[in-house]
Amino acid sequence: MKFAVLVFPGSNCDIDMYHAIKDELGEEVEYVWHTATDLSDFDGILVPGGFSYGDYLRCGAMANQSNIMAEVKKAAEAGKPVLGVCNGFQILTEAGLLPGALLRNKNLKFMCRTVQLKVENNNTLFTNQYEQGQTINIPIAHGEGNYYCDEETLQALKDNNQIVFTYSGENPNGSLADIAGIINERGNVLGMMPHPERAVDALVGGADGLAVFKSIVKQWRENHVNN
Ligand SMILES: NC(=O)CC[C@H](N)C(=O)O
Repeated sequence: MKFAVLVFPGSNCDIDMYHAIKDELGEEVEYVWHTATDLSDFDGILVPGGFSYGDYLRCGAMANQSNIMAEVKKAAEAGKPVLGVCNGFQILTEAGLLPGALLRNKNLKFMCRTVQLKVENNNTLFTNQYEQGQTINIPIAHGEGNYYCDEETLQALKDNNQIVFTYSGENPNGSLADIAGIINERGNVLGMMPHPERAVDALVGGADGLAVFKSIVKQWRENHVNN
């Protein structure tokens, strides 16, 4: 399976994402600069965290104007897996690929620590390697992680099982319904504020994030038995 890791000016989790795929899973992966205009060669798209364009205007707002985003939309429409983490999640909401928005954390502070998440839906291509209801430890590092959407959207997210991860115990940023990660209705675009790519090796504090990447590859292999 071949992954693209998008890189914007100010991305800072692209290397961790690349490491997770290349060194932990042994799959193919390439960095793709934001000016690129073709993602057709890739099977999965990873939109990493960071401070694209210095978070000016709103986190992710300017990255969404990049050339590459038209290609990300095409990939999503083609049913390819698209994962946005942290700034990547913010970019995917700006692009309209996921509903809602990420507001400033309720305490108005940048928060950087490991939190507990609950796997609310393990029946997705991003979470099939977790148990339903499993509690996992994943780092957060954000200033605008406070998920918000209108009531109608929240109801739709609940009705369609689109809430994939919630904060368990403590809600660090004020997110509506403790939401930490959501998926689109079709099930191929996931956005999450916590960083699974920073939790792929017990040597650096835990490997609970690895299953996100393993899930994507497992599902893809099942759908492409000859690859
Ligand atoms: N680690 C990140 O991706 C941070 C995202 C964004 N810059 C924020 O502070 O909310």
